[in-house]
Order: sequence, then C-alpha cells, then structure tokens
Amino acid sequence: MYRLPLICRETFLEFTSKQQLMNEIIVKAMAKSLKLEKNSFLDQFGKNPISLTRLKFCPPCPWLDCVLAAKPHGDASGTTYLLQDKEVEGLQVPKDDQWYRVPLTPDAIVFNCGDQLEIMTNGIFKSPIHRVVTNKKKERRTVALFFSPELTIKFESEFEFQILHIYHRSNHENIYYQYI
Ligand SMILES: O=C(O)CCC(=O)C(=O)O
Ligand SMILES: [Fe+2]
Repeated sequence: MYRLPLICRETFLEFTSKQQLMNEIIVKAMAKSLKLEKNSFLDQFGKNPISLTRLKFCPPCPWLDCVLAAKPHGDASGTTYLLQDKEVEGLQVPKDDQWYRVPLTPDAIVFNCGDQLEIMTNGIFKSPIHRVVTNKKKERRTVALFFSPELTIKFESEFEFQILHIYHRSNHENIYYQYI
C-alpha cells in the first residue's frame, strides 16, 4: 500500500475496496445461480484474497498484423474486472475460429471469470480466452483488477454430483505455476 504513488493512492484504494464488495456480490450470485450455498465459492478465496491491479498503457502501433497488446490467454485469477479505455477498443474473444471485438460501454466494467473459478465450478463457468489488439493511431489505457484465492488455500470443485471431475483438488499456487 505504501508504495502506491500519493497522487492516486486514495482513488486506487477506494476503487479496490468497492470492487471487492462487488466481487463478493457477484461470486455469491454465481453460487446461488448453481443452487449452492451462497458462500461456497467466496469461502474458497480465503480470508485474505489476493487483489492485483494491472494498469495497462499501450502506445499507438503501426504493425497491427504482427503485434498484439496481449496474446490469447485465459486469466489466471478467480475473477477479473476490467475498466476499458473510454474510446479505444482492443479486447477480443474467439468464436468459431474468428475473433470478435468486445464493444466499449462507457464506464461499464467488464467481468471475466478466471481459471480459479472455472476450477471451483468444475468448468460450468468458463474462463474465456481473450486477446488485445493494438491500435494504429491511438494509445489505449485499461485498468484490470484481479481477485484470486490466497496462494496456499486448498480449493476444489463444489459439485459432488458431477460425473466428470475435470479438475483435481488443488491450490492456486500449484495451478498458477503450472500454467503460466
Ligand atoms: O487490456 C485489456 O483490455 C485486457 C487486459 C487483459 O486481458 C489482462 O490484463 O489480463
Ligand atoms: Fe486477460
């Protein structure tokens, strides 16, 4: 906390703590939507979930065909909240071998399910692959906030009835270092 520049410290901390509340509401709603006890996923984040913010600045780039702002990936987090640039698009998702743009919605926050939540839900909620393309003329700024379970907490899928156990009991640290 003390390493945050003074000029943005207050705003940043307020944004993170409000977003943490929103995260709790969303993760509880996800559990309820699957007819599970509302805290089933939230509890698996542990008492001190990790929150990590990535402030991303991407300068204009003339080589659109060969330079990406982020290569195709799924987020290693539990959940991701993305504040997009107000004017410059870039985020894309694949479907049927094609990439589709995620449109800008002013001041909206894009929610993304991360790998950890995919594991907790045994793949019912998917951590979607996405990428970010560059823009020829304009710079682009985004703020991505990631919430993840404590590194050492053991978590597992909540579903006893599942036939297919895609994921084994694991913890964030194992999975994180296995896949990055
Ligand atoms: O900048 C963006 O629009 C998305 C960034 C992203 O996918 C990430 O930081 O994981
Ligand atoms: Fe991402």
